[in-house]
Amino acid sequence: MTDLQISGVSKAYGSTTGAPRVLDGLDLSVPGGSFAALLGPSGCGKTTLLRIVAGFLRPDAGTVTVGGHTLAGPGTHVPPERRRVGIVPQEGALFPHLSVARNVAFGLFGQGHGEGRKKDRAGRRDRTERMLELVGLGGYGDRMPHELSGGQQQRVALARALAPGPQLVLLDEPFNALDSALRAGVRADVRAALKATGATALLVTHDQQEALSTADLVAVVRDGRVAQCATPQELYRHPADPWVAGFVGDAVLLPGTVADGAADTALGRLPLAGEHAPARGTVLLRPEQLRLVAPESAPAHGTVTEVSFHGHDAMVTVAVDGLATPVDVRVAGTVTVRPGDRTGVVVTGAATLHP
Ligand SMILES: Nc1ncnc2c1ncn2[C@@H]1O[C@H](COP(=O)(O)OP(=O)(O)OP(=O)(O)O)[C@@H](O)[C@H]1O
Repeated sequence: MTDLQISGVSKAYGSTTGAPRVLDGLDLSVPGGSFAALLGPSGCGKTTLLRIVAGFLRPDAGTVTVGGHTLAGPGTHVPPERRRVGIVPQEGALFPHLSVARNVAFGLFGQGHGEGRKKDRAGRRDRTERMLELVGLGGYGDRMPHELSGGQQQRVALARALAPGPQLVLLDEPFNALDSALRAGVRADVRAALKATGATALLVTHDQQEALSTADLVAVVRDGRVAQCATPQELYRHPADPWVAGFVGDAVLLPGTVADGAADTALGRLPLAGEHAPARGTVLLRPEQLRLVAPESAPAHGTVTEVSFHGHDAMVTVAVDGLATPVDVRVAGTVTVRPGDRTGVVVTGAATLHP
């Protein structure tokens, strides 16, 4: 298992001094065999970092090491073809004039120097078929790419990236072109295939649901640095700051005053995760921590201003008495309240406090 270490990586495009830094001393550590996601808004530098790790770009400063070997750093630049890094690009990555099997075998040409040509060919055929089976496409080798669905094409692209046995696989928004019904299934297949090989993986995405549901570790990138790197659960429950909280999910933010390990807020006195000295701060809750109850049985009351129905659940916006900003409450899809209704609001679980 091969870990990936990125330390102090900076990059500015253009030769003029003072060009803005797209990456600004970025650090990231991905343990061997784990699946990490780089999550951030458009233009925050995710693809730039991926291209530096792949070797297509040189960083201005910092180092990239894989399995303890420096691939990029002061005076060192291992060329892309010698990095043992597989790449799964965005849609349209397959050679349209080659069969599925020849697409997958493409990465294997030039391997196995010194062996007989026939043995090479047999070995390549076996390896290609094994990779296609791994991604659930055994027997599809003779098809042409245009005879496959979008999801199948992306799985072939993964098989091609995995065929040479890379130590690290980089996935650049590989699910973008797939419709949402197909995405979840393809994501799960790709994750399972990667786990079966033991390769370390780094996925670039701007889709928070994709990152949270697919990765073991999510690194949120902001202004050229990692704002927080944590497991999906830790990131969602204990975001480092309100920006990260809002980027990885819906957030309810309220002013609060801390005393004796709890915060006094317009929604009542709320227990806090972690220890906090007396202070004023911003209290964070997730909409599913709020519940609508009969007004007489709640510490906080308000008026429903909006109901937005999503099928499996619904989001109810409530203007709470004494609170300047309305709060969102996630309820079951069988929602019965309507705009204008008076309601009580209660909170379950602990809140997170930000200074
Ligand atoms: N070759 C280039 N020359 C100059 N500027 C570039 C170049 N490539 C990217 N940039 C700029 O660098 C910044 C980061 O781009 P990058 O593609 O790394 O972001 P990203 O996070 O991957 O965005 P997206 O999610 O939209 O793909 C952007 O402001 C972009 O305009």
